Amino acid sequence: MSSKLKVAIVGSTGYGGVELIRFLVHHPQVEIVSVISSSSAGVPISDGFPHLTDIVVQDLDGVDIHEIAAKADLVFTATPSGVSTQLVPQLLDAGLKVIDLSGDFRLRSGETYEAWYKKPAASSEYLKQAVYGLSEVYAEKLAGVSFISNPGCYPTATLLGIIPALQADWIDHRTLIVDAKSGVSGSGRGTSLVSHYAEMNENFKAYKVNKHQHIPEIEQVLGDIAGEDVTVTFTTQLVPMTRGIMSTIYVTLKGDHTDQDLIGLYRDYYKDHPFVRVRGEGVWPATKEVFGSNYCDIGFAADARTGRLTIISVIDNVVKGAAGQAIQNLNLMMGWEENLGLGFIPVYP
Ligand SMILES: NC(=O)C1=CN([C@@H]2O[C@H](COP(=O)(O)OP(=O)(O)OC[C@H]3O[C@@H](n4cnc5c(N)ncnc54)[C@H](OP(=O)(O)O)[C@@H]3O)[C@@H](O)[C@H]2O)C=CC1
Ligand SMILES: CC(=O)N[C@@H](CCC(=O)OP(=O)(O)O)C(=O)O
Repeated sequence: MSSKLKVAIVGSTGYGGVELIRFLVHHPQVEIVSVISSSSAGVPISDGFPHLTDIVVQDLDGVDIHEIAAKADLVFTATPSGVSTQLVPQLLDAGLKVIDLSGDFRLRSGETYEAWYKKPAASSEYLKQAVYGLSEVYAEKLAGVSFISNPGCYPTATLLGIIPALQADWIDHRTLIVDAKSGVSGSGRGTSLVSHYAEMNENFKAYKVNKHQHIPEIEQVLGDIAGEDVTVTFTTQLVPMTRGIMSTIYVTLKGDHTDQDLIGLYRDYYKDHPFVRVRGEGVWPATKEVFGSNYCDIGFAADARTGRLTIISVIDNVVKGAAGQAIQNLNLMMGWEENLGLGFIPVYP
C-alpha cells in the first residue's frame, strides 16, 4: 500500500487544475487519486487535454464529497470564486485538508469580499479557518494547518516585490503605485470576449482600474506588515501573451538606499526560500525568464534624482501565481522540503 499523500483536484479541467497535474505527477510524496470535473464526469481527461495522453489515465470523477473523502486526504480546489465558497466548507466538514486556489477565502472580512467580488461571502466560521498562503512570508504559519487559501496571481508578484522594503521601513507606503500586466491565461480557460484572439492579439489593454478584486488582498497583507491601513493605486493590464505577470511598483524611498542596498536586503529576506531570485544591479527580470516555473524574479532601480524606487517583479501566473505556489504550500503544510516536485527550471526560449 502506498504511503504517499492521496490528493484530489476539483477543477482539474481548468488552467490551474491542469497545471497542478503537470507538477504533481512528479511529486515524490503525492499520488493523484482523483481528477474531478463538474461537467465531464466519466470522460478520460486526455479527451479534452491530449497532452496528458498516457500520463493521467483515470477518467474524470464527478463532484461527490463522500467519494472524494473516501479516496483522498487532501483536495486542491481550482474552482472559480463563488464555487469554492460552497464547496470548501463541505470538504473541510468531511475531514479533508484543503488548498483553495480561488479568491473566496483570502480576505478576512466577508463584507470586504462582497464589496469587491460582488458575490456572497463564505461564512465567517470558515473564513477564520483559512491560512493565507503567501509561501515565503507565512511559511511558519503554514506548517501543520488543514486549510490554506492560496494567494492571487497579481498579489503574489506584487507583495513579494514590496514586503521586504516595507518591513525594513525603507519606503513610504502612502506613495505606492502598482502597474501590473498579465498574460491571458490569468482569466482561465473559459472563453470570453476579452480573451478572444482578435480582441487580444496586437493589443494592450487596461481593465478594472482601481476596481480589481486583488486590491483588498494586497492592502490586507501590506496593512498587517505596516501595522496600519495601507492603500495602493493598482492598474491591471492584459498583454497578448499566454503566461506571465509583470508587476512594476513605484514608491518613494525613505532615506538614501541604493540598488545594492536593496539587493542585499531582499537577498537576506528570501535567503531560506529558493523560489525568489533577486537580480543584480541594472538587471531587470522578464516574464520569459520564469515561464513554466515557480520562480518570482525581482529587480530594482532606486533613483536618487527623484527619490523614488522602481521594483520589477515577475512570475508565471499559472505556476507561482496559482498551482506552483499551491504545491509549495502543500510542502510547507506537510513539513516537506519547500521545493519538492517543483524543481523545474523555466522553459527558455
Ligand atoms: N489562471 C490563473 O492564472 C489563476 C487562477 N486563479 C484562480 O484559480 C481558480 C481556477 O482558475 P483557472 O484554472 O484559471 O480557471 P478555469 O476557468 O480555467 O477553470 C476552472 C474550472 O473549475 C471547474 N468548475 C466550474 N464550476 C464548477 C463547479 N460548480 N463545481 C466544480 N468545478 C467547477 C471547471 O471545470 P469543470 O466544468 O470540468 O468542472 C473549470 O475547468 C479560480 O478561482 C481563479 O481565479 C488564481 C491565480 C491565478
Ligand atoms: C488576466 C486576468 O483576467 N486575470 C484575472 C485574475 C483572476 C484571478 O485569479 O482571480 P482570483 O485570484 O480573484 O480568484 C483577473 O484580473 O480577474
